[in-house]
Amino acid sequence: MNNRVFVITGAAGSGKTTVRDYLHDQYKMARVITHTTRPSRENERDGVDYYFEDDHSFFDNHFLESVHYAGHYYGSSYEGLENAWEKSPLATIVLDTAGAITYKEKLGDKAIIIFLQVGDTEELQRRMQGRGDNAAMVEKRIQSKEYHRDLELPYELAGKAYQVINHDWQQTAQQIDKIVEKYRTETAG
Ligand SMILES: Nc1ncnc2c1ncn2[C@@H]1O[C@H](COP(=O)(O)OP(=O)(O)OP(=O)(O)O)[C@@H](O)[C@H]1O
Ligand SMILES: Nc1nc2c(ncn2[C@@H]2O[C@H](COP(=O)(O)O)[C@@H](O)[C@H]2O)c(=O)[nH]1
Repeated sequence: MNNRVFVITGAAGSGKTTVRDYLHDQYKMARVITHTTRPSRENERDGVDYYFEDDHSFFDNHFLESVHYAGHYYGSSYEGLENAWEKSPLATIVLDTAGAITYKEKLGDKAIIIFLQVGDTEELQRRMQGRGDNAAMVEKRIQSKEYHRDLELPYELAGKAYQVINHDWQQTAQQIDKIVEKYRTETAG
């Protein structure tokens, strides 16, 4: 089976989770659930949005890659990816850019990288606040070096990622549809 994983990456608030959920709803792509030590947000559920861990349990997992992002650990396991591929040959995962680089290095053509950009950092903050993040959390996030790093496509992914500007959602969805269509045809064939 020609398994692929769509890796959605970009800065906090750029729309990664929105695109991941679109791929799930529109194309029935299985979502790879990742692990984190960050506290859950109001509407998040354990085992659905993340596997929420503490600083000990986090390290019991068998990670394909893991990072420290804005004061918390995040990691994606080999088992999580295999579980997703058992459900559908096209899967999707949300990662920071460091994770996306590792995925590309380890999985090669099986990892399709989509880098989202918004450009206007004030708009990014508005979107985070609009999502319900409290002001202190948004402030901590935008002070982190990881947030600033993820505003631009890293050189390691130059020429290896699709870049999508996520201003108008309808246009974003159309661009995503075009990208997915290439791989759906291939998987069906
Ligand atoms: N094109 C768009 N126009 C306006 N709002 C958008 C657009 N795309 C996503 N949003 C909204 O922006 C907010 C942030 O999006 P989302 O949670 O998908 O970002 P994210 O990249 O996953 O963030 P984080 O990395 O912080 O979890 C959400 O409320 C989402 O509904
Ligand atoms: N490298 C990894 N990055 C991950 C993983 N799970 C999530 N993320 C990314 O972390 C930041 C912060 O996420 P948030 O939910 O706290 O806003 C964001 O860029 C996610 O894409 C992972 O397993 N590995």
